Amino acid sequence: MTLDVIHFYRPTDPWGELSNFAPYPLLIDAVEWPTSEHLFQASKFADTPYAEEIRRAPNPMEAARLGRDHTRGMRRDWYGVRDAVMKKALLAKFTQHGDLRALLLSTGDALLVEHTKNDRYWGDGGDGSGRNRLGLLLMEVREQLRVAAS
Ligand SMILES: Nc1nc(O)c(N)c(N[C@@H]2O[C@H](COP(=O)(O)O)[C@@H](O)[C@H]2O)n1
Repeated sequence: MTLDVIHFYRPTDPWGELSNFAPYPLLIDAVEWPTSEHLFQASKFADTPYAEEIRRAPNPMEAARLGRDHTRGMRRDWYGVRDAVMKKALLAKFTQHGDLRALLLSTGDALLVEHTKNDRYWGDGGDGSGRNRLGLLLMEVREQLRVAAS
């Protein structure tokens, strides 16, 4: 038996909807976030004016640039909570958009991989040596959606 593998990275490429940079807004506690990337990056600076600045960033790339400025007083427990924050953002994204939920479920049991040499934690590092945490969390969300639909 072969395992299907789905690579994704750029929002405009096939399966790009799986990227946090894909343009799907989220509503959290009556506040709108333009993309899951905006929400994820702002969560590093939760409840600060800088988080709001990130929420208002004109695009996800700019949100990521702002969020990666570690001179801005990122929350101290960030590396302990970032996976949980990412999972929450993904759950919001894939439950608030029915078309995305269907897309994720349509991947079946395929291995989902954020394929990029730019990221060895969330992605596969380009050569499979990365941890692919984003792909693994997407598969967890897929399983939760599957159970909820059954
Ligand atoms: N488009 C893009 N460019 C990069 O350089 C990246 N590392 C990623 N990966 C995404 O970046 C987010 C996490 O960023 P942090 O490095 O933790 O601030 C996350 O959405 C990854 O999927 N994407």
